[in-house]
Amino acid sequence: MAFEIKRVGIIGAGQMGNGIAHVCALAGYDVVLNDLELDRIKSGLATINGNMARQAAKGLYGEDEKKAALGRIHGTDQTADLADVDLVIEAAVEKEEIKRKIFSTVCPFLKPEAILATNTSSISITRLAASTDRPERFIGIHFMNPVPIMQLVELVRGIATEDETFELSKAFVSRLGKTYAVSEDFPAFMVNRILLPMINEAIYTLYEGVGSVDAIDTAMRLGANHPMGPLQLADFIGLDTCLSIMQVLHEGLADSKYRPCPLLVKYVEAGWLGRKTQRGFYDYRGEKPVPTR
Ligand SMILES: CC(=O)CC(=O)SCCNC(=O)CCNC(=O)[C@H](O)C(C)(C)COP(=O)(O)OP(=O)(O)OC[C@H]1O[C@@H](n2cnc3c(N)ncnc32)[C@H](O)[C@@H]1OP(=O)(O)O
Ligand SMILES: NC(=O)C1=CN([C@@H]2O[C@H](COP(=O)(O)OP(=O)(O)OC[C@H]3O[C@@H](n4cnc5c(N)ncnc54)[C@H](OP(=O)(O)O)[C@@H]3O)[C@@H](O)[C@H]2O)C=CC1
Repeated sequence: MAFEIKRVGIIGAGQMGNGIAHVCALAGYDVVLNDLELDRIKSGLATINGNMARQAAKGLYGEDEKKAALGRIHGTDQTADLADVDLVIEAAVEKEEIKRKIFSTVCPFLKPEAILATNTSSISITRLAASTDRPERFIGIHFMNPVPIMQLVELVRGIATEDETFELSKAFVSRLGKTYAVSEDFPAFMVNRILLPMINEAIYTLYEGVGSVDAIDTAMRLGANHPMGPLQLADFIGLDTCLSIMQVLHEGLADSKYRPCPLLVKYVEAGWLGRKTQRGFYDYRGEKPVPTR
């Protein structure tokens, strides 16, 4: 019988992992949501619950559908619970050594035919695939943030990704109601190759004193009709993730135009990672966000 994806495992219950779990469960997949800490899983499940409640209140679906979807998500801190999934999507932090470590831990538990995907924002799919026991069943499935809202998913094949993996991934993305765009395996793929240098330039604009946080974001929201200003978006993505993507672009393309702005490095060194740590270019600890510069 042809291989079919029915159960999906997700590694990392952060903002991307919980968003991916959300859309998979609504599309009828059984979901195993894995993270290192049970507290992380609890908070991921609480976010899904809140986001689904908002969507249900808007009439996108009924209470029964919401309840059924939530019931399809099983949170666990045990890697062994991924043993019977057909597709694993890794959505842990954007650090190559951490992703490699996760793959070496998880692969021995997986069925030989299971597909292994990464939600990496920037790292070479071919290189990550080569660190696993299944480069032909490895692929980049790159969701956009916030996952329940954003329409696009980038699909990225590594050099060894076989056609069946690619076709099953396309069908999976379509069943989620999303649209895929196929990217070659180059640093940061398409969306982030274009978006992150723009965000980095906004940070340079701040660093050089051309404008304040508020002025830069207002300029791009009202002057270019972006839904969020670039500094607001950087905080939303996570400044650690933004810096990692710029580093991959800088090293991978060896062009100084991708040099991460020193101010971005400083914020990350301070542990000011944006919304997820309550402080970045804005301070989120009060009633409304206040610029930090
Ligand atoms: C880094 C990478 O590797 C790749 C990336 O993802 S790059 C980032 C790509 N994402 C973007 O560029 C997002 C840009 N921002 C936006 O599109 C919009 O600001 C936004 C959709 C996030 C919010 O829209 P908004 O109009 O400002 O706010 P709001 O009215 O509160 O929200 C719109 C909808 O999004 C939902 N929403 C907002 N944030 C959400 C979240 N984190 N999770 C789930 N749903 C969310 C709201 O519930 C609302 O839903 P309805 O339309 O059903 O009412
Ligand atoms: N943020 C964005 O806009 C987008 C991000 N991505 C990509 O998605 C991935 C996740 O990003 P995002 O969700 O924002 O990051 P978050 O920091 O929100 O979440 C990452 C999660 O992974 C967990 N984690 C870390 N190490 C492990 C491990 N060994 N095993 C299991 N879980 C682990 C973290 O736990 P802890 O905090 O305890 O370390 C955390 O819960 C990254 O590769 C990123 O580049 C892709 C598209 C958009």
